[in-house]
Amino acid sequence: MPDPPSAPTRWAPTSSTSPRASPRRAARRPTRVARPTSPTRPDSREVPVKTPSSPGTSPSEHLLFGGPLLYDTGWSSHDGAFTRLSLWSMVRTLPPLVLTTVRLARDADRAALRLVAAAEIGRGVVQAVGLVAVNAVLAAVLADGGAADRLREALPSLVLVAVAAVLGALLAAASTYGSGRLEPKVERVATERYLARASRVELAAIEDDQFHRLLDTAQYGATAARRMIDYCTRVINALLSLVAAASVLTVLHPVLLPLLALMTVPRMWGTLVTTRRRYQSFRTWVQHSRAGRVLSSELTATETASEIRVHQVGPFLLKHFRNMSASSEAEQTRLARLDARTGLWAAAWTGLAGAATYLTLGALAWSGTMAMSVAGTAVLAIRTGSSSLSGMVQAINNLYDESLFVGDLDRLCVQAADWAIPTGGRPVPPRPRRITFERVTFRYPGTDPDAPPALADVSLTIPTGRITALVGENGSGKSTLVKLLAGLYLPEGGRVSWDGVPTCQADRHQVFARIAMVAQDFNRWRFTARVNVAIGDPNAPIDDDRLHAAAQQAGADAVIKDLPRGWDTLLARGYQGGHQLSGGQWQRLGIARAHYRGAPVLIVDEPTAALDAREEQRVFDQIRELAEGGQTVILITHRMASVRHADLVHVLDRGHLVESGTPRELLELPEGHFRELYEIQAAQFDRMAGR
Ligand SMILES: Nc1ncnc2c1ncn2[C@@H]1O[C@H](COP(=O)(O)OP(=O)(O)OP(=O)(O)O)[C@@H](O)[C@H]1O
Repeated sequence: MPDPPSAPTRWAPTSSTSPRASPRRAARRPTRVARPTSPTRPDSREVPVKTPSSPGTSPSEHLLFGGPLLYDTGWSSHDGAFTRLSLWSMVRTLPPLVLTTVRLARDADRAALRLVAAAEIGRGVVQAVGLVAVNAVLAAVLADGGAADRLREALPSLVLVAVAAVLGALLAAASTYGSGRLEPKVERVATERYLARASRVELAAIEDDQFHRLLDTAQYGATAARRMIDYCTRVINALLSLVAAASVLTVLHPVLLPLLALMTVPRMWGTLVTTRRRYQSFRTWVQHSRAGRVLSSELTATETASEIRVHQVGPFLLKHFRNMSASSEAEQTRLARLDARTGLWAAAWTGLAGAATYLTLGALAWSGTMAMSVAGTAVLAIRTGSSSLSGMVQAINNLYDESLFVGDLDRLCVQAADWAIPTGGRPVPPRPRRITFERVTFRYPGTDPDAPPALADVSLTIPTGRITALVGENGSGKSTLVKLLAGLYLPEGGRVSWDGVPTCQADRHQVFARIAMVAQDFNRWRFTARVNVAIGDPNAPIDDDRLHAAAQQAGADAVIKDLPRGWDTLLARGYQGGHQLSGGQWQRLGIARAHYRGAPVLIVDEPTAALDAREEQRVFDQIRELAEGGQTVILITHRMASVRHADLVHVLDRGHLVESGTPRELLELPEGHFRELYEIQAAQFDRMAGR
């Protein structure tokens, strides 16, 4: 199996909060509750250390990666499955594998499937007929009598051999055409199944480690399905060819079938052992080459370029690259030696079996027990049969390997249906008047049930037509609150309601439709500028007037004007005509996307983090205008200066709502959390100004 592209690595969050004093809920505005105790940090000694385990892992790999560089992804769970496949399990797994492939092919293109099946069956029959005809030709040629008579006798069979050869070639061409037509369709059908299911599941499913691993491995299911068609065709072809050879041999002489087995079994064993060894060699080698690739990509990446030069990291990494290559080369040499030895053994066994077979055939022909023509045909049939069997062993191995990924795709489809965001539910008003949180508690799926929740007993209201700011230190729960508000998660306790409709009962697709989001890490689509903005409302036809208005509102019109192809500029590096925007320019485009969506609730997470001071002021003026026009704005920010634009501020601390009020009210709270955060930032400005 080829080394799949590296899947995104997942970060496993560690819980770091300590049990806190029991919180008081915000009852009146402005309110404040006791400050929680400071969180504890995980002890660095708790970090698991990888121990050296893999043969050939160089000291450089131990130093740089803490051991062999093994993937920790869903698909890597199939590593080595191939090596566990015995001869018997191979026979047992064949029928279900063929059935799975046929099912995939039937869903994609029934006509092409019928064509391939008919062509392959036809090839088997033609092969059997060909062998019988060859036997008849040999019998006629080796019979007593004059040369002209024997040739005349052999002529009809010769014609039959020629017709069988032509028919065989035509059928092979038909099968190639059919499977060539089938393969891309199977891949497309499987990819669509994967993408459609994956994009409809709850966010909680994406966060679920088990499901995420399945999602990760099932992505290879589509290409595996495509390859299964090819391998399955090869298996069926080899099987039919073997059946044809075996049937003809049985009819010719009863002793020929055991001879076929004698000749083919060592060869089959040899193929299995050598293929397995090659596969294991690949697996051993791949981690070294992977480690080498990581080093070379680090050395040439744009992000690392400055540090590599200034800190002179190049020679350090190159030295380790050389060390790693040396250990990899030594490993390759060792495997090559083993491969050669196994190959020799396999060839010796096959040779011995072949010699025994041909000696037996010769003895039978010599003693007159078997006609010379039958012996000649048997040689031909045995050669065809044994080479078919070798090909079949390899194809079954590959088929089995691919089927594991197709199996994952099937499992994903079943599990994705369970995790799918339900359709239907109570309608949500097109322009909701208020969103309320009533004693909402939420813990991320898969987190320790004894750890403090991400949100604990939070009650608050977000009024429409106002700017509501969410403030708090890192990890205090601001983003979590917004995800619950948006219906991306459902609360564990309490309820989140849109005009009295709880999100757990609401038609959540309607909730999504009411929201436009400019997240801090909003997606930078590798598409044109036009699509990057219009994707805010992906199901409506792209409207240029709307685009221009959205760009103008977000201050993105100047960005678009400066692009080499305007709206049609591709915003992706590394492609012809592709253009790279700065962080601030992207942010304007992100804001334009949210404007284009035109939803009544706008959620903005640090909307001005990458903007210059002038642009920041402009964006806040815009946001104010939007709120005055009736739009609800929810603002997440760490910049206390930005909070002054808000009508209402909710302050979170380690999942608890600790203060609520207008910015002015909160600043007046002595020893308030908000006031403390504000004063820390104000002091920095004072120091800068020398006050
Ligand atoms: N997907 C997740 N799975 C598990 N825990 C999470 C997840 N996302 C956040 N958390 C945890 O939930 C808590 C609240 O995180 P959240 O992202 O809501 O904080 P925040 O206030 O938005 O932080 P920041 O200011 O850094 O963006 C944190 O303890 C965080 O570690």
